[in-house]
Amino acid sequence: MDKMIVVEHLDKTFKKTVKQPGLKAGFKSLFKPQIETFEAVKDLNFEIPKGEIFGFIGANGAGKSTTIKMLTGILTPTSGTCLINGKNPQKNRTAYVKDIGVVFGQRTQLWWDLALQETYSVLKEIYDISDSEFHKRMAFLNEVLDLNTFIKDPVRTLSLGQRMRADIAASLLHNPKVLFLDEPTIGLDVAVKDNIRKAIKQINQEEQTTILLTTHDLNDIELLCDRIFMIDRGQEIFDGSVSQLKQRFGKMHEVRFEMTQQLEVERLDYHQHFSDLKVIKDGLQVTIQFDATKVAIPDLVKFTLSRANVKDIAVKDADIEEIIRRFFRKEIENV
Ligand SMILES: Nc1ncnc2c1ncn2[C@@H]1O[C@H](COP(=O)(O)OP(=O)(O)OP(=O)(O)O)[C@@H](O)[C@H]1O
Repeated sequence: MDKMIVVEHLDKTFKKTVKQPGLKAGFKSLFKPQIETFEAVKDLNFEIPKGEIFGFIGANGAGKSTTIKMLTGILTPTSGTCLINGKNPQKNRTAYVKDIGVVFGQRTQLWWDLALQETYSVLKEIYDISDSEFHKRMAFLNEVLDLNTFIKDPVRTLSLGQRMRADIAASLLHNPKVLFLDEPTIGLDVAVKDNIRKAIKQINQEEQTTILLTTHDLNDIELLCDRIFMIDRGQEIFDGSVSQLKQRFGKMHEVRFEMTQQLEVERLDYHQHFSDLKVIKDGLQVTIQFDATKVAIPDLVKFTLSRANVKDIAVKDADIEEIIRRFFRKEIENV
């Protein structure tokens, strides 16, 4: 196995000044500040083989950005090491940046007032790409990301979806071995998300680019990631395949029925007809939590409608934030 990223015992501690309430205490802390340490990343260990799409998942504040900043050389770890393509991001900075591409979904690395084409010409010089390599590369990126229709437009006039395609192309211009994608589909509509995902998949397959992807979108994870690594409060809580994760969060699906009469609620016996589900009855409401790989939603709905007068039905999809929360509350066992 060709290891592209190796992370060992990675830690990051931030120092924070604690502000004391009150004028006197505030004045005192000006001269004698009270410093607290905060562990944003705690003893992370993982290896990513060449060509893998690695889903790096966690709730807000879990420590994803801090980890990515250490992997891309922006932050220095408090302790532990990371090696990307055998290089230390903090030590071999100049050589290292040629190996990586970075896209932050919330920010752009493009120049706002330049036409997109000119941005690429500037990047060509920065990365010292030869003319022939540049033309070959642009042809490939044009084909995969469909840039032609807007490549002459200033970046500020691009739609969010066009801007994201343009940013991904910019990060790949120098043909990096590793691509860091931080929320690449955030804020995009369904059709555009789909195009971006197809492009990411194609680039990964054709060029064997190793991709570290952070996202809160469950579809990104399902459609793109070979493997999921989940963290919470800076620590690993899950490392496994998408299907392993699905087995876990499958139980997270929830259907809620509201009946018209209490008697109907009491009469409903789901356990006689279905196995592996949790039924919570509360007044006129019946909430069923189940594993969608074992129980079909239409069967549950049919069963209920044939036995009771249903006033309302709500189906709740599992979302990643909820899975992570349940993981942490130990409602789901670790794999
Ligand atoms: N420079 C800093 N100084 C102090 N604390 C910081 C600093 N950077 C991050 N933190 C804290 O570290 C924790 C992890 O933050 P981080 O940005 O890595 O989370 P995240 O998983 O990327 O979250 P999100 O999904 O919201 O982007 C948070 O509690 C944050 O407040």
